[in-house]
Amino acid sequence: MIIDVALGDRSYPIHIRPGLLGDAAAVLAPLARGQRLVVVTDETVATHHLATLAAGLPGIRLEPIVLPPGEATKDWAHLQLVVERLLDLGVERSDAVVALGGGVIGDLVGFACSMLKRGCRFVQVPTTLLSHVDSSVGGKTAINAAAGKNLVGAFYQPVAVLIDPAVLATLPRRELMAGYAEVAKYGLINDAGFFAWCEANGAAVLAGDSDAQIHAIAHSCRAKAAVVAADERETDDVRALLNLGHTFGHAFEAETGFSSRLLHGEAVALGMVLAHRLSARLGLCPEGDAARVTAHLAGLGFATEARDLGLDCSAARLVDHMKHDKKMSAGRLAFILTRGIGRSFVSRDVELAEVEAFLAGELA
Ligand SMILES: O=C(O)C(=O)C[C@@H](O)[C@H](O)[C@H](O)COP(=O)(O)O
Repeated sequence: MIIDVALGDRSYPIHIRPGLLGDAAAVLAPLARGQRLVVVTDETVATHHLATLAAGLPGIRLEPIVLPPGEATKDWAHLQLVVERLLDLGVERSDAVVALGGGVIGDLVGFACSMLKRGCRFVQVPTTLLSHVDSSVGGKTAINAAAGKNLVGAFYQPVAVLIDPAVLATLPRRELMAGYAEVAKYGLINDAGFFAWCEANGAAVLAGDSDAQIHAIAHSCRAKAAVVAADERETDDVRALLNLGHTFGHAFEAETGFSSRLLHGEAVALGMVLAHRLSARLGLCPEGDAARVTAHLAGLGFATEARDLGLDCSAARLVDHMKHDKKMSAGRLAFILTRGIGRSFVSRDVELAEVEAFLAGELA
C-alpha cells in the first residue's frame, strides 16, 4: 500500500507493507550512491533490524552510525555527532541518509539532514508504532532543549517513508501503547467514527493483531498526510490540532527530564484526557465525552490521572513549562480544546490562571 503526502515538488510516498524492512531494494537501491547507504540508528534497533535491512539490499554496503537509545539522545551533542559523522563520510546533498528507528532517531536525523550542506535527502524507516503513525510523516524534525521538548528544529520533509508493520512484533508493550495514544488522537481530533473503531479494536492493536495494526497505521498515515498537505508549516490552525494533548504532555515530560519514566505517548494520552476534562470544565465539551476518553485509555492500561504519575511538582510549575510552548504568541497560548469527541479546535481564549487552577485540582 502506498499513501502520498501531497506537497508539490516535495511530495513523497509512504510505503506500508509487512516484510518491507527485509525487502526494501526497490525503494532504497536507487537512492544508494556508489552502492553505499548511510544508516543512522540506535543500539536497540541495530540489534533487531539492521541485519534484516542489509539482507534485503544485496550489493549495497550499509554504513551504520549507531547512537544510544532513548529521548536523551535527541540533544545538541548527538546532533553534532551525527552531522560530523555525515561530513566525515562524505555525504553529499543528493545522497539519501536512512533514519532507521523510532521518533528520536527520525527527528534527530531529519534535523541533521536539514542542515548538512544546507540540506541532504533522507528516508524515514520507522520501527515503532509511534513513529509509524506520527513522527515519520510530515517533516517535523527537532531536538530537545533545556527549556523544553522539540524547541529547536526545522520543517524538513523526507523523500520517502518505509513502514514495515511486522517490526511491531518485537516492540515492548509499553512502546506499543505509547504509539497507540497517537493513533487514538486522530479519532479525537476530527474523526469520531475512527475513535469508535479504536474503542472496538484498540485492545487488538495492542495484542498484536496484524490486521488491526495495519488498519490503525494506514488510517493514521492518511489522516496525518491530509493535515500536513493542508498546513505543512502549522500556520493555519490545522496542523496545530495534531498537538491535542501535547501542551499538557510536554509539560509532564519536561518535569520528568524527558526520561524513560514517562514516554511521549504516555504523556500525550494523559494530556488528551486532561484536554477533554478542561474543555468540559469550560462548558465546551460534554462531560460524557471526557469520561468516554478516560474510560477507553484507562481500560487499555494508560495512566489517566496526573496525581498517579507521582510527580513532585506544583500546577504553577507545569504552567511555567507550558509558557515555552511553540504555540505561544503575544503572550497567549494556542490551546487545543474540544467540543466533543472528534471536534477539536484551536483556542486562544484560555487563561493560564484557569489552566493552573484546573491542574491544581487534578494533582490534588
Ligand atoms: O507533526 C505534527 O505537527 C505534530 O504535532 C505531531 C505530534 O504528535 C508530534 O509529537 C510532534 O513532534 C510534536 O510537535 P511539537 O511541535 O509540538 O513539538
